[in-house]
Amino acid sequence: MMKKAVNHSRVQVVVRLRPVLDEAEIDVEPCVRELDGNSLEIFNWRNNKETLKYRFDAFYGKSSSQEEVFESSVASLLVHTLNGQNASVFAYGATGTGKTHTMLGRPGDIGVIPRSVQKILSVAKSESATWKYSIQFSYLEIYQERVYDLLVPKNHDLQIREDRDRNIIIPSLAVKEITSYEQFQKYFIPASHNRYQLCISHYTKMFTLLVTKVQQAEPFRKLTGKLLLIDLAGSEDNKRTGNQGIRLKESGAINVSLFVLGQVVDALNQGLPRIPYRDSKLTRLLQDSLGGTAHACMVTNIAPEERNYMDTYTTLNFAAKSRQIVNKPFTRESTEKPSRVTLKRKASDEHRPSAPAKKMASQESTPIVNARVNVLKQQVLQPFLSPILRKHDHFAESVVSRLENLERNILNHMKQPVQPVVPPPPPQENQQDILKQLKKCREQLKEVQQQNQRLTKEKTEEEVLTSDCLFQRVPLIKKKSRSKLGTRCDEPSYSGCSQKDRKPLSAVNGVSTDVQFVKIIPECNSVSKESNDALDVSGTNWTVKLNPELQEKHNAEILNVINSGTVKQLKSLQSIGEKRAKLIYDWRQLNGQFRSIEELQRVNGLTRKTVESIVKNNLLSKVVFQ
Ligand SMILES: Nc1ncnc2c1ncn2[C@@H]1O[C@H](COP(=O)(O)OP(=O)(O)OP(=O)(O)O)[C@@H](O)[C@H]1O
Repeated sequence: MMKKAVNHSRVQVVVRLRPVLDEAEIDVEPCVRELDGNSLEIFNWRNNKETLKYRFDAFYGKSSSQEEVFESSVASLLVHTLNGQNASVFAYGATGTGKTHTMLGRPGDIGVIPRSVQKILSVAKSESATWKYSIQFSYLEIYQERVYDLLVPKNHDLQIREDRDRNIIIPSLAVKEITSYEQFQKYFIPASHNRYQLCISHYTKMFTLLVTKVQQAEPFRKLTGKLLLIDLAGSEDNKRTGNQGIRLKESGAINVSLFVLGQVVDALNQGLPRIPYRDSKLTRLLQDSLGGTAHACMVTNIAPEERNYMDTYTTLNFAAKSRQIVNKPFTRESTEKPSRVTLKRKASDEHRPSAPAKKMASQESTPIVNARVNVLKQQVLQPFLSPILRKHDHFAESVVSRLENLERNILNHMKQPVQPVVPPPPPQENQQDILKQLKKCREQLKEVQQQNQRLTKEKTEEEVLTSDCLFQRVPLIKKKSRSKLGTRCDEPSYSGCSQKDRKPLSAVNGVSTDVQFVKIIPECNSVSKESNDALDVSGTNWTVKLNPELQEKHNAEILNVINSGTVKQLKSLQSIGEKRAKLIYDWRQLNGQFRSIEELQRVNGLTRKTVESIVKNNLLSKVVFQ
């Protein structure tokens, strides 16, 4: 999908004055006076000798017709929708000022919504030779910050989302495809009567028309435009109307969304970085229309009666500031070559037999065989992806070509002669020898394992296990790992001693003089007294001891790292993290070298316990050999 930016477009604001409805009031002077086709004035409530003048993109007086409003202010927006851009018209105003009349109208005097549908359907019809149209609509209501589907009343509280292209969408909203005005009426009229609110004036209704058109010849342009037609809920002055209970709650919710709408308009006018679209469902849905990607027109409805003066005054002020909003529309355009799919389908319908099918037909000629050949022809030659393509006429071009390639490859593959399945050759003599040897080896291994098990049983509590590789190279390099229980533990690994060099403990038979794992005997046993200084390998009852010479060498190397290592090198020691490494490094800079490991306690921030754990975890214990 290609997006072509078009010129910035300011929100058009027009005002429509409702006629006086009550005959008794006809002779009473209205609070609004028409000046010309764009301007009006109301008296100034602060000073009744003055008037307040307003100028808009158009002003429709009390005798203006539905047709006039539509043709002068809405029809031009439909052109954008037909050209792959978004457009929106929304009616704003206090309760009873004529918003629904403007948007919906009444039989014989239809409003913006039915007129727009009529217009788009008639353009689609007149262009049908060159463009293939798809026209769909959805219809929803926002009541008390919930979105209801008017086409499928059981769809309650729908979620609003934003797609990859930052379009505001409602994924589960029902959509109806229409090809005629009669069809539109069939769905739309009952939907207009679906209401969720107690008071009919306290809801916002949004009608969306999605127009997709695909050119029927080169370059097969595809344009997708959207038209939003919105009848906003009316604002009410609760003090004036004396609303209570649920009515008060309803009008409160309406006022919240209208209040946020005001904030959105203010934020846009001030060029603020954050526009509070998300603060209400209404502003979220209007995001396209205000400061977004749509050409927009706001029809501001006002009433002439003096008792409506305050509403008229606030509505006109809101309308005046909305005029400053600028949108950035763009054209949604791609290319779709429906003829490629159609041509493909036509070609496939010819069912030309393939070479294998022809061969089969020539070799076998009975009626049964002929029938089989026909089935094969259909199975092999008919592009089996076509039904999918048939279902989705609006695939993007790239998807179509990828599917076609895939289809071609599969067909080629199917046309290749089938290779006979060759059974594996019987095992050769030398292979049988190898199998015998393998069996023998397994038996030997089993014997060794059994012997080991017996030995393990016989060993006393001071059983000795050795490794000829472990701990031969120092210093230790830390390696973080996770224990089975999910807690993090530090596991020593050894530089230069690769995993393959190390042997599993169970496989070790010889006894090393360098290191021993010693099982700890509780309390009275002398080994257990030393346990604090040794590494508890299993975490339960095994500990490790090094030979004194190696231990001394190891201690010296660790002390060397502590005295001359960088912060990074210090961090490579067990139990020394970034913070401790820096503490040690800084202390060394001030006080010189450590004479012994124990001197680490002098570092501010390293407690005796910490130093003990450093000593223990870096195998810095004095070794007591048995
Ligand atoms: N321009 C007009 N010409 C003739 N009648 C009108 C006009 N505008 C509004 N009316 C009539 O005024 C009455 C109130 O209008 P409407 O219901 O459209 O107001 P509204 O702003 O939608 O109110 P609410 O917010 O309560 O839904 C209706 O009876 C409608 O037919």
